[in-house]
Amino acid sequence: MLNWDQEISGKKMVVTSSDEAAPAVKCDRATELKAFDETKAGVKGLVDAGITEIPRIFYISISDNHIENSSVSGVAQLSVPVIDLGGLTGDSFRRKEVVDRVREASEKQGFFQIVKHGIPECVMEEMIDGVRRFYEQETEVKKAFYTRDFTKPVVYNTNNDLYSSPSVDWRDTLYCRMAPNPPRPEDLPLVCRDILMEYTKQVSRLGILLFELISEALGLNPNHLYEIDCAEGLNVLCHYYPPCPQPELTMGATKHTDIDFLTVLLQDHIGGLQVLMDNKWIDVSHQPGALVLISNDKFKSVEHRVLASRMGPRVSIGSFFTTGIMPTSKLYGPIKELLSENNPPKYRETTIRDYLACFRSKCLDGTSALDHFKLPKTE
Ligand SMILES: O=C(O)CCC(=O)C(=O)O
Ligand SMILES: [Fe+2]
Repeated sequence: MLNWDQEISGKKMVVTSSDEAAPAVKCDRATELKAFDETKAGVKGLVDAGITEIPRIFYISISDNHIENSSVSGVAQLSVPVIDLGGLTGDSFRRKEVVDRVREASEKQGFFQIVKHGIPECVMEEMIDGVRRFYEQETEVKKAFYTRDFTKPVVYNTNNDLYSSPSVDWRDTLYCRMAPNPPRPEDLPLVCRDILMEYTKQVSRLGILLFELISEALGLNPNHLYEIDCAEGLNVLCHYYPPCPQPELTMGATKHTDIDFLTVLLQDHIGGLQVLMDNKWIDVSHQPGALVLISNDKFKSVEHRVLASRMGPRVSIGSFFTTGIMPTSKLYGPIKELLSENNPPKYRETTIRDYLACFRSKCLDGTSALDHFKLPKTE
């Protein structure tokens, strides 16, 4: 294995001569990526090794996220909506009020935070602590989970698109496929096993409630999205963003839209998550809850990103409701009940598998996979 300090941190370069006056210095990127992967220690391993300059594989390109930093955040009237889900049962007036707010936020921003959602504070805190415990245990123990084989129910690695994306994100992730076929408890990391199972139970219940509210907000029967199996699959992604010595050169997570039916995001207090609203990056303060939904452009799938920071580590847990790579042939597309002569379908139908395959092959630069499913406009 290569020694990281000698070979990776910017020193192992291939110098190519050129006709121009200055020789072009080209980094042997493929070698660097492989060596980084083979450490099986992720971004946290670099920080533990005490690096003060980040390797070049993490540099974002000029055309990427940071150019948009000129328009960053803080604009009061563009803050992310916060919806209180308290008092919903048995009060139809209150429920309508909440459904209206969900509709408005999903149409305008494609993103909202939720409070009084029923997941106890202590469960959320323990979940964040459990994830931190996973990353902060001995590298040798973590290595047992390190793989890029996503047929496994539990996968730990860094940057699932490491070899194909233009720049590496400053983040490591533990992926747990919790539904519909949950892993055996002994397959989950011991240090966070119990809380992962408890959090999964709670977030699944919340997901079902959110699908009900979203169905109602779309003018559908409350069980509609549940009945077409939107809540069937659940992937819990536990992210760890170590403190970064040069945060201006890289990203915690490059801008993207999520590719599932709905994401519920739990983040700690560190900050860094931003959503794109009216062409401005808006900070999402520390509160749980984030939403993405495909609905023929009625509801938005918002672009978001995470900045790298000198502070940290930052921990976040994304619960992705999706059937993912499951071999199901079920087709998803614009909801038929919402279509009419005046609202014809804008997208063609697809299986979630094909949608993901398209995303992986074409959209690693942050562009939307949805664009590849657009139907030609009919006049
Ligand atoms: O860590 C975060 O706050 C966001 C994570 C995210 O966007 C994702 O997992 O898709
Ligand atoms: Fe995301």
